[in-house]
Amino acid sequence: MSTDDAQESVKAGSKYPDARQSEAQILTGSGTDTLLQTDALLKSFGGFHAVETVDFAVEAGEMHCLIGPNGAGKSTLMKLITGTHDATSGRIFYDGQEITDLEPHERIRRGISIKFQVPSVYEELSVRENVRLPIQRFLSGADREARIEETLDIVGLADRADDLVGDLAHGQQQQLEIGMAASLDPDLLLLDEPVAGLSMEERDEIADRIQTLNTERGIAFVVIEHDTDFVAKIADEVTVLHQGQIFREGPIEEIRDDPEVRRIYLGGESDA
Ligand SMILES: Nc1ncnc2c1ncn2[C@@H]1O[C@H](COP(=O)(O)OP(=O)(O)OP(=O)(O)O)[C@@H](O)[C@H]1O
Repeated sequence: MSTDDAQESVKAGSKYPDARQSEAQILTGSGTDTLLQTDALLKSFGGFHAVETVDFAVEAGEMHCLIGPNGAGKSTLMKLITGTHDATSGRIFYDGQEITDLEPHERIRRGISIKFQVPSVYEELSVRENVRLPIQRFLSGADREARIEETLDIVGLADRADDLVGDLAHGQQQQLEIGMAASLDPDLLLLDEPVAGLSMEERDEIADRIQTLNTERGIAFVVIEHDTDFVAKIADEVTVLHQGQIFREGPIEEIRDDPEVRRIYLGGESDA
């Protein structure tokens, strides 16, 4: 977007800040607590709108869950936020700056981290070697080795550091991936179905891990999840996507009892 376009959008009364306003807010400390904001975000594949004019906001330190039926556009929205997908149109603001055109690695350096649904660890490498990879790539400074050991502690895998990742249980692998994403010191961590295929006990452990990272480090989370019990455990705020658009937003207690949500998301009869 050109400076002229940005000025036009401010003149037109856009509710989202342009980069200069937000920078001023940051410098004076008078900004809002909005960490992430998308403005009319749209992603088309061919003529099909997977994400359509979505205004999605996450506050600093918030635990935000993204739910919706299969194909609702949840993963696509996440990939737009991380820069894995380019937006067809619309804008994305993060920490007061527009990031719509930034490359994924630049967004990571700004503080956006992700754990994808598909495993992104190397099974033939050790736990410690896996932890080292993102830290070496994205962090500089003498404390990198200390950060590796700290991450191993955080994920409760210090005693398995030299074991191959392929020998870990599925739940431990998920913990490891969350820890690796958190090791980059993000302000926002995106998790795509972190408890899929896990036992109840493993789900509880992941919920505890996420909550600890949230309360002790102030990391905001956006978590895609189908299990509404898990969502109820961790979420401050829930957004329901349906056919690429925001269908409902609110606390899980309201969302869960909403008959329209049950109809589209749960097939009408399911016991949420
Ligand atoms: N690269 C792509 N090319 C074409 N269509 C795509 C692509 N990625 C996603 N889609 C389509 O966009 C829609 C949204 O997909 P997306 O994966 O974002 O949904 P989702 O809500 O994450 O679903 P699920 O819960 O099943 O993972 C789907 O209809 C999907 O087929």
